[in-house]
Amino acid sequence: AKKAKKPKDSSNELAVCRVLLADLEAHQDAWPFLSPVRHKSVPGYRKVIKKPMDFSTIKEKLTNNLYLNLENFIVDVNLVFNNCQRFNEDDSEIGRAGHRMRRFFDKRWTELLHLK
Ligand SMILES: Cn1cc(C(=O)NCCCNC(=O)c2ccc(F)cc2)ccc1=O
Repeated sequence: AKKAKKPKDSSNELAVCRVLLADLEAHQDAWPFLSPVRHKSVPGYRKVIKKPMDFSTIKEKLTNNLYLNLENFIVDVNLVFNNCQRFNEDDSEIGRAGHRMRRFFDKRWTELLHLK
């Protein structure tokens, strides 16, 4: 007989998103990413970065159930780091913070996923 497909349990995926976001926000290098970049005080930002994203916006989307699964959430978190790499020199305060935060995130979500 055909083996029944195990239903994907997406409920705990959103719980994992909340844990991951809390960890990101608590990180000492999170300060450039906690709120949307103020494009009025950052010349060129709006022209260069087509899809701005930050941790407070991700939190808002999570609260309003706009992430259907962990994958959609990870896409937005990576957007924060890719925007940062695009706009900032690697060897700058914010550029370095972005690299450290991306490394921390990659480590953290793989840890959480291996707990399954
Ligand atoms: C990701 N990104 C951020 C900036 C940027 O200028 N971001 C604001 C820095 C100033 N914000 C703070 O210092 C702060 C914010 C919250 C907090 F709780 C403590 C300190 C510029 C280019 C860019 O690509």
